Amino acid sequence: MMAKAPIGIIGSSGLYKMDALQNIREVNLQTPFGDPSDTITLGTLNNIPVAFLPRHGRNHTLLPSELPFRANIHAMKQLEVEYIISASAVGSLQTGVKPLDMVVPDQFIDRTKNRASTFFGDGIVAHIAFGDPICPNLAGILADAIMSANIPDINLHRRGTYICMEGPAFSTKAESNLYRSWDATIIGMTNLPEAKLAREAEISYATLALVTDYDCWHPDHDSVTVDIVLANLQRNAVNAQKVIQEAVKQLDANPPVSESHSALKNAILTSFDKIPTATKEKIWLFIKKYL
Ligand SMILES: CSC[C@H]1O[C@H](OP(=O)(O)O)[C@H](O)[C@@H]1O
Ligand SMILES: Nc1ncnc2[nH]cnc12
Repeated sequence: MMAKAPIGIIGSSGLYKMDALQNIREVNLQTPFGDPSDTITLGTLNNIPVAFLPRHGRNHTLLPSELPFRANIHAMKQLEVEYIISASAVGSLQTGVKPLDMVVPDQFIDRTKNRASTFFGDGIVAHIAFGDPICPNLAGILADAIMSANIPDINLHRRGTYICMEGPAFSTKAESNLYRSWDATIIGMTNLPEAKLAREAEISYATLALVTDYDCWHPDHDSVTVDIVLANLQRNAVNAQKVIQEAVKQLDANPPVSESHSALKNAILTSFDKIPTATKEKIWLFIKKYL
């Protein structure tokens, strides 16, 4: 019998493992969408079962455009994950959002071009609601966890718009200034497809965004480089793990109701007798409760 974990954690650039995990077991899951980014580590944080997956692989071998988002979310669903806490390194697009600040975004703007970001197709059509792409209840827990994690001088931003760009090159100054003119808050390359797929999988999803740089727009700061991102992420990694542990405690004590948990209820257009058998089998995990 496979061990289950209702809480999944997806690790960012620079956060490839959770130091406090105990009772560790690695699971190598296969999915109809290929292999996940890495083996998933099952373990406990303060005796609460969780599943941890480093998004880019533990040795950071996957580009944002190469990330197997569908396999990662399918694997989390196999483990019966109901909540995903996603950690992410991000650049700041606002003067008031500084490196080492933490942001819990509530919106996304899609600037990706090359991502598989649906489980549907091949004979089944579904359109999930995505007006509020982040689960507000899980986001609230994450923001409260930042405040109760006892981190000195932490700056928390309880909302913000995350631009998800394709990469892997960072933005041009013209692009960065365009996103600023849209009033966007932070920029990264990974979270939007993940959030969409989590919603299709009826998993509640929220992001702990760790600000590492000012992208390339700020006249008084160097333009973003990998060195800057990783150095600041390293300075923040212990705090990020404290926040995640705190959020896991709060989540376990009081698991919130989430609209994400019934996202497919009115989303599927195709009648079940018209869905090709191979397609049904491929996404069985997601649709079985509606048959
Ligand atoms: C290492 S800088 C760019 C890289 O970092 C962010 O990754 P993640 O969201 O997994 O922390 C950004 O999205 C890029 O993938
Ligand atoms: N400035 C930036 N642009 C895109 N992704 C990032 N991840 C961290 N900083 C970033």
